[in-house]
Amino acid sequence: MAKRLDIKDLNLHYGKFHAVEDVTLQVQARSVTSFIGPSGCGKSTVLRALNRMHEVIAGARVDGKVLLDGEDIYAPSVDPVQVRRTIGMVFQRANPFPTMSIRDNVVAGLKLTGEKNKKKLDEITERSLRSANLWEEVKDRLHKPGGSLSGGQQQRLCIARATAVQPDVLLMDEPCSALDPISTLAIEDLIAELKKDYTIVIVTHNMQQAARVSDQTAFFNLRAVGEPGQLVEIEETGKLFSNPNQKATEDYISGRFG
Ligand SMILES: Nc1ncnc2c1ncn2[C@@H]1O[C@H](COP(=O)(O)OP(=O)(O)OP(=O)(O)O)[C@@H](O)[C@H]1O
Repeated sequence: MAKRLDIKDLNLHYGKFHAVEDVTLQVQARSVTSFIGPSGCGKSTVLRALNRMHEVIAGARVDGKVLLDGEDIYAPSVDPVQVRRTIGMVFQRANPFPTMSIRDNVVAGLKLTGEKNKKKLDEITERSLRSANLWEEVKDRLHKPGGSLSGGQQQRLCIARATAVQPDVLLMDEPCSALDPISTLAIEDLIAELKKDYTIVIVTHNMQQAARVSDQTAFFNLRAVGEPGQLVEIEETGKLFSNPNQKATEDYISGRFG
C-alpha cells in the first residue's frame, strides 16, 4: 500500500505529435500531488502514463521511466493489467456500470481477479464504501443499480471501486469537475482521508482545490501552441501559491493567463 513514484525524463507522443517533453518529478508515498496548468499542456497525458493507460491509444508512445518504489512499470516483464490494478484511476465523469448493483460495482475489479467468496466480497464492499464515505448513504440499498445514485455519490462509488483492489497509488483526473460544490467538498474531504493509505495524484483546473488538497503542486505549461507541454515547476503547495520560483507560474496562478 502507498508507494512512491519517480518519473524520469518522460516524453509522450500521439503519433508524430510530441505532447509532453522531459518531465521529471517525484511523488512521495502517502501524499497528494496536484497537476495544474492551462488546457492542453499535457496534465492528463502525464497522468495516464503513470498507469500505462497512455499506450492503449493507437499510435501513442512513451519514452522515459516511471518507477513505483524503484520498480520500472514499463519494464518488459511487467504486465500492464497488473500495473493498472496497483495504480488505480478515477475519471472526470463518474463511470459506474449503471445497471449493475452498487455492491457489484464496488467489487467489479476484484471479481475480474477471480475472487468469488461471498463473505469476503461483502466485507470488501463494506470496507471500500466506508473508506469512500458512502456506506451510511447506501448500506440499505446495496442491490439497487449504481446509476440510481447522485453524481457525487457515483463518484464516491467509483473511488470505492478503485480502492477495493487495494492499489498503491490513486490517479484522479479532474474528479470533481462534474460535481456541485457540496459533493466537491465531500470528495476533497475523502482525498484527505485516503492520503493516510494511498499515494494520490490529481489533475485539477481548480487552483483553490489544489491549494486545499495537495502537499505538492506541479505547474505544467506550453511554450506555444503546437509545442510540447512542459513541467515548469513542482513545489510544496503553500510555496507554489505564495512564492513561486517561475514568472510563468506566478502569471498563471494570479490569473494573468490560462
Ligand atoms: N488521444 C489523443 N490523440 C491525439 N492527441 C491527443 C490525445 N489526447 C490528448 N491529445 C493532445 O495532447 C495534448 C495534451 O492533452 P491533455 O489532455 O493531456 O492536456 P490537459 O493539460 O490535460 O488539458 P485539459 O486541461 O484541457 O484537460 C493536447 O494538445 C491534446 O490535444
